Amino acid sequence: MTEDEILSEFRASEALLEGHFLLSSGRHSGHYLQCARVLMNPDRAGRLAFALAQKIPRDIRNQIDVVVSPAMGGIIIGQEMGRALGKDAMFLERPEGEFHLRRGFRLEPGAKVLMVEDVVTTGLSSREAIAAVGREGGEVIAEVSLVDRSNGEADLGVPFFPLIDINFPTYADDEVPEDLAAIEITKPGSRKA
Ligand SMILES: O=P(O)(O)OC[C@H]1O[C@H](OP(=O)(O)OP(=O)(O)O)[C@H](O)[C@@H]1O
Ligand SMILES: O=C(O)c1cc(=O)[nH]c(=O)[nH]1
Ligand SMILES: [Mg+2]
Repeated sequence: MTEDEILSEFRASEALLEGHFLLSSGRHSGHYLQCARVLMNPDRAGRLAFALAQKIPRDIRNQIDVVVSPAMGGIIIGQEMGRALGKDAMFLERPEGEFHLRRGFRLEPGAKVLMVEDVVTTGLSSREAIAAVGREGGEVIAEVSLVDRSNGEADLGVPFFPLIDINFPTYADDEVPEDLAAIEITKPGSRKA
């Protein structure tokens, strides 16, 4: 898939939102990529996952035992990546604040894990999810995401292969421009404040 084809999937699904958003990291942005809208169409989700699987170098792809993704945003694309790679997919949750496996999901000791996210902004959620896999006995050997909006700056500590880079500015609390501050704030994600 070309970059234009990927972007047109985002536009067609009305996933590129404008407003004033409080991101998972606590930073503010005038733009939000609502990947749930991209993934609500199963054919589109499958196409994007197949394209994302092609981004992983073959030597890494061949080592993957299982796919793990952080809820909520990672669940659907994680499941589709499992299908594209012919591997099981499970997800991490954080109802008490720290990611862990629930629902009877467990990793074989030393299992080689592909971490799958929808969006990487600062990389904080990814690093937390990667640490959680270590506590669960697995080893994350690479991460993929639909979107990297970190300007290529997120350091996840493992090789990272995003499907597309879409960079929008983000601001700390004390940096928010006046015109953005004037817009009512919404927090689309599920991380607890
Ligand atoms: O790279 P970061 O700065 O951590 O931001 C990206 C994270 O933020 C979103 O999740 P969020 O915590 O909003 O919850 P959600 O997955 O339930 O939407 C997104 O799904 C990523 O997990
Ligand atoms: O950083 C985030 O929380 C974030 C940004 C974005 O564009 N989309 C998303 O789902 N989360
Ligand atoms: Mg998330």
